[in-house]
Amino acid sequence: MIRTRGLTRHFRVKGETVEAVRGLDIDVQEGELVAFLGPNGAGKSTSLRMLTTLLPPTSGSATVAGCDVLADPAGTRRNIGYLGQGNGAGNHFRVRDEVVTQGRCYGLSRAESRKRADELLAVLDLESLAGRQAGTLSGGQRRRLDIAIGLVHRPRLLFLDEPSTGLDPHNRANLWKHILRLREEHGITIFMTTHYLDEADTMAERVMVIDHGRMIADDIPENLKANLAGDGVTVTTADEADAGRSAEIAGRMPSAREVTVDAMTMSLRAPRGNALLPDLLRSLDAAGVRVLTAEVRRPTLDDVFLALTGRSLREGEGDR
Ligand SMILES: Nc1ncnc2c1ncn2[C@@H]1O[C@H](COP(=O)(O)OP(=O)(O)OP(=O)(O)O)[C@@H](O)[C@H]1O
Repeated sequence: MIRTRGLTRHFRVKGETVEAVRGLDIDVQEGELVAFLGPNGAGKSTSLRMLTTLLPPTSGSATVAGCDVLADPAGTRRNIGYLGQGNGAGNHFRVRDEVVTQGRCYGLSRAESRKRADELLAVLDLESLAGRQAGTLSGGQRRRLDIAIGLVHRPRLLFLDEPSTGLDPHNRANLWKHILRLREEHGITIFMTTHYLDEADTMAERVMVIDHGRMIADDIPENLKANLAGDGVTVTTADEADAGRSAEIAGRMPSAREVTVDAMTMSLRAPRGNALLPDLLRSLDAAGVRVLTAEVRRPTLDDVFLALTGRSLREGEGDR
C-alpha cells in the first residue's frame, strides 16, 4: 500500500540546507495500522506531505495506494484520504453540506454525495449535528467531521496527522472507537502520526520511529519494547549502603544492564525482569541486604526511544 525507497526532502533556509527527511524506506501492507513516531522536527509531517503529494521529494521514490506520487499525483489523491493537523471544514459551513460538497469535489454526483454523507455521518455519530455550523462543534466532534471529509471518496488508505492531539481522554477514546470501526468494516489501511505513545502502543500494529529524518526502528510494539528497552526492575533498600551493595550484586547478573543507584533505590534493566527478580532477591537476602520493596515495570515506547537515542520522546512536549 505504501512503498518508498530513499525518500528524501531538503529545504533551503537562509542559505542553509535543512535535511528534513533523509532516505526513508517505508513498506506498509494493505490493511495495516501503522504509527509513525518521532520527536518535534523529526520529519514526520514532511514525510506525510510527500506521501500525500502535497510536497515533491528532493530525491527517492514513493508508490502510494498503487500510484507513483510524482508521476500520478491525481491518481494518488483519488485513492487516499488525508487528515492534516488543522481543521478540514470551514467554520460557517453546515456539517452535512460540508461533507456533500467534498463529495462533489471528488466527482460524486449530487445524489451519491448526499448518500455518502449520510452514511458517514451515521457511522461517525454526527447525524444529530448534521445541520450545525462546523465552527460550533466540540474538538472531538470536529475531528470526526474531518474524518468524514477525509473518507468521502472511499479511499483505501487514510493518513492521519496527530488525529487526537488536543482531545481529552474521553474524546480520544471515542475517536478511536470510530476509527477502529471504520477500519473493521471497510478494511482501510491507516498510517498515522501521534504524540501519544500509549495510543501508538495500543492501537498500532506496527510502529516506525523516525529521528533527524532517518528511520531508526520499525517493528511491532512488543518486539521494540522487548528487544530495545527491556523491563525496568527497581528495588528499595533500608539504607544507602544496602542500595550500593544491591547494585554490586545486581551488576554481576548476566542479564542485568544499566544498573544505577539513587539514594536507597537501585534500578536496572533486563530483557525479562520478572525472571530476574526472584534470583536477585535470593542473592540480596543471602548477602544480608534489607529489601523494602521490589517492582518490575513493563517498558513503554518512550523507553524504546530513550534506548535508541538517549533522549525522551516526551522532551519538548510541554507546549502540547
Ligand atoms: N517549509 C519548510 N521550510 C523549511 N524548513 C522546514 C519546512 N518544513 C519543515 N521544515 C523543517 O524540517 C524539519 C522536519 O520538520 P517536520 O515538520 O517534518 O517535523 P515533524 O516531525 O512533523 O515535527 P512536529 O512533531 O513538531 O510536527 C524541521 O527541522 C523543520 O523545521
